[in-house]
Amino acid sequence: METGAIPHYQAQAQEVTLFEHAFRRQLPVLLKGPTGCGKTRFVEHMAAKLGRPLYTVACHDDLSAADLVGRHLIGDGETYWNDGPLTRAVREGAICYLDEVVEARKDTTVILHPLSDNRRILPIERTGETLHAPPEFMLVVSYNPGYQNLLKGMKPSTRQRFVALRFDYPQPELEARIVAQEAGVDDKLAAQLVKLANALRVLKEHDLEESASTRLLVYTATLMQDGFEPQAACRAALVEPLTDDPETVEALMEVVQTFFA
Ligand SMILES: Nc1ncnc2c1ncn2[C@@H]1O[C@H](COP(=O)(O)OP(=O)(O)OP(=O)(O)O)[C@@H](O)[C@H]1O
Repeated sequence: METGAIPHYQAQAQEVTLFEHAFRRQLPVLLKGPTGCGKTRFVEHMAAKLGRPLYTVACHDDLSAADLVGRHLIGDGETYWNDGPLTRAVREGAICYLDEVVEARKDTTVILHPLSDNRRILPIERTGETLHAPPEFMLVVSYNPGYQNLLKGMKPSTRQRFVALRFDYPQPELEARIVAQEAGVDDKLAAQLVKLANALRVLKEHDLEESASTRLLVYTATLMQDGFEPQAACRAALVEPLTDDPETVEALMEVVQTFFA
């Protein structure tokens, strides 16, 4: 759970207003977009702005309904019930953010459906309890519609329960502002890094699974701010994280050299 100051977030379009309306109207929200484009930061910003606690769950292929709802545990020779993050969020009227929801096991759908349509209920089978979500509870899920998720996808019956917002890497000017602010570098350097990222993003189709994210640009700028030579910073924070193939690394470094000689 995170509370406190409002984390910095630069809006790309109408997402802040849309999210606020969804919250007030008790509609769940789905965020789609590539890795490191600002989805998590956006949710953290919105939770703080709306004054709600935030429970974030990074979904993985072993994550089950019980991991979200809760389970009986044994302690001091007795069994006791322990709420999972989703149940806690419903009880407290918090925002629950399920990151990469398509990774989770299929049994999670059964609990997400009645919670994300107008019933807004969370049946806890193991205890026989049925929780009615208070108006302040909000379910937010995200996934990366990259090609590795095409097969897994999201069932239409799940998808059609959400207001959906599409994210992408921000427009160059905005992305430069984000990099400058997040890493504390000057505007000129930030703009040059964004140009480089966009040159690398064009190459994405070749053999890269994902392109250079805003997150990696912030990392690269941070290393430069700490005094690393531009090429060393780009290699460590922008190129090596993209691929394990040494030849591709060198090909990408050639692009880097045209921007940072
Ligand atoms: N619009 C933005 N405003 C401020 N910072 C941003 C923005 N977009 C990206 N960032 C920066 O990029 C970093 C990565 O963003 P974030 O963690 O939100 O990505 P994500 O889309 O949730 O990625 P993943 O899907 O991999 O979890 C943030 O920590 C922040 O530094």
